[in-house]
Amino acid sequence: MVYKIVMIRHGESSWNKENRFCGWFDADLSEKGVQEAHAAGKALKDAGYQFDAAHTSVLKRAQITLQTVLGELGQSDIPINKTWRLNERHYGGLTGLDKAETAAKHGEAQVQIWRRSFDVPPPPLEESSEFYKIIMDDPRYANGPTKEEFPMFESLKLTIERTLPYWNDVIVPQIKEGKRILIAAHGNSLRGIVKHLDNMSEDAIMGLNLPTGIPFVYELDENMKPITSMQFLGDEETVRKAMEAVANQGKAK
Ligand SMILES: O=C(O)[C@@H](CO)OP(=O)(O)O
Repeated sequence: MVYKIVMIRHGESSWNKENRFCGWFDADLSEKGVQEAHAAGKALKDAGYQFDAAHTSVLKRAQITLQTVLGELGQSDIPINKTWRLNERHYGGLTGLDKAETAAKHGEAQVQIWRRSFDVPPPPLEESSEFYKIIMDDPRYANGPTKEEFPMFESLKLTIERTLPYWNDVIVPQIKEGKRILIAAHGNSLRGIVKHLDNMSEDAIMGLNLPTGIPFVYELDENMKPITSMQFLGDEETVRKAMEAVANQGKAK
């Protein structure tokens, strides 16, 4: 039995466009991001994809991407589950900062560590930050995470630790039931799932930058081991350039 699952990082957000660390801040899609989501939906439609259920984060850039894709597929009515466990990694005290300015101030190497190292977290979100209350008091978190689980920062390792239980306990059983699943989430929550599926080393995952708004497909065997990994629905050159653009966001201008 071969199972197929499709994942997509949200289209470009307004804060991707402004090159700001976003994390749990609820940025909108930019105009380009909306276009990317439509194009992703069309590409999935042209390739004949249909889904039985979808999973997304509690952040609107992922949800709007998902709704746009499903709209293109004529499948707006399928069950959608929203969970904080698929949120972007929490960028702590970096939330809201300009990535290039941060690189100019702390050095590109430090920014690369904060953005892509496996287990070095960013500094914590301080109570004095203008984003502290916006995130902490957001009613969408009333049902979770618990007070103890609520992060003040997350490394990729910590992100994986809260994303994988959802993958294992909710998504995998649905895949095994034969449901065709679409996940619309974020650069780093999806990097966590990819690292797990492909059993990537901590070094290898550092080099992976997921492009915005380009769906990718995994084919999995009955043990959830990849038969084919990360097949993008886009031409190679476009995907390569989009990945490179994400990597370059951490460079000083
Ligand atoms: O700002 C963020 O939340 C993420 C994704 O947009 O950025 P990065 O690629 O730097 O991890």
